[in-house]
Amino acid sequence: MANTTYTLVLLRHGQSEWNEKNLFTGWVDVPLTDKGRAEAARGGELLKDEGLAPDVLHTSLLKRAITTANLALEAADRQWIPVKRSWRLNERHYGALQGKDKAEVKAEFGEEQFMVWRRSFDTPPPALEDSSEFSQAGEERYADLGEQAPRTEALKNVIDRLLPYWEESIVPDLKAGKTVMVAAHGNSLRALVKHLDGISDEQIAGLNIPTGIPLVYELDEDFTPVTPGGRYLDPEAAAAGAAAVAAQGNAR
Ligand SMILES: O=C(O)[C@@H](CO)OP(=O)(O)O
Repeated sequence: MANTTYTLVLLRHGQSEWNEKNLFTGWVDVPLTDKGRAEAARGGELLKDEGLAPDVLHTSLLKRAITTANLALEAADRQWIPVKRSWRLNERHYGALQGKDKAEVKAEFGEEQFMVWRRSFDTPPPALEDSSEFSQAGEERYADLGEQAPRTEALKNVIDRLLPYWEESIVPDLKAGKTVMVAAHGNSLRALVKHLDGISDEQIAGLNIPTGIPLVYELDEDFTPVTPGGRYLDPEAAAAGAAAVAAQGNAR
């Protein structure tokens, strides 16, 4: 593409055990299902078929993103590339909703409150108690964060903690001419896409990211997407996957 200066590949992890069970997950470190592992490998095949070879990988600290990246890079024969990991790419901390069934929360609190908690820009769910079995407070991997570690987040908070990492770690790799792969999560990638595409606080509510399908952004020298919204390597599967995410919480 004529104006392309930088190439960025975004990959949401494949289906996790709690995606399958329809539970709010956030910072709980759940593994992939077999389906999720297959999605991840296929994501790598799609990259390979497209001739896209990541030079550097950025992931969250959560195993569903880490494993997805490993499987995708294995399929793309790029396992050797350097890796950087940061809590700033973690999923949104889902507060007191972590571990709860989405359909049950919707039934108990109603559709409107459910959607505010899931997709409003700046209203977080209630904070998660440190004593909860689903709390990450005190975990070794977040030791550097100390008391700054979140107990709940809205999308706005995710953007605030993600953008410094984007500017300080990812942008320099892009400027160095590297094809950058970011393996992360539904809401941390929504935060990044909102920033890249300049999506409004209202419009972002309707945007969902499917599991396991590479989303490629060609960016110009100002980091503006050459194609707004980027390009999924399997657009049909991506549309179906995004619709399935939007429908989570509906009776099955
Ligand atoms: O539970 C979560 O952590 C996220 C992603 O799976 O869910 P949602 O799409 O409802 O924000």
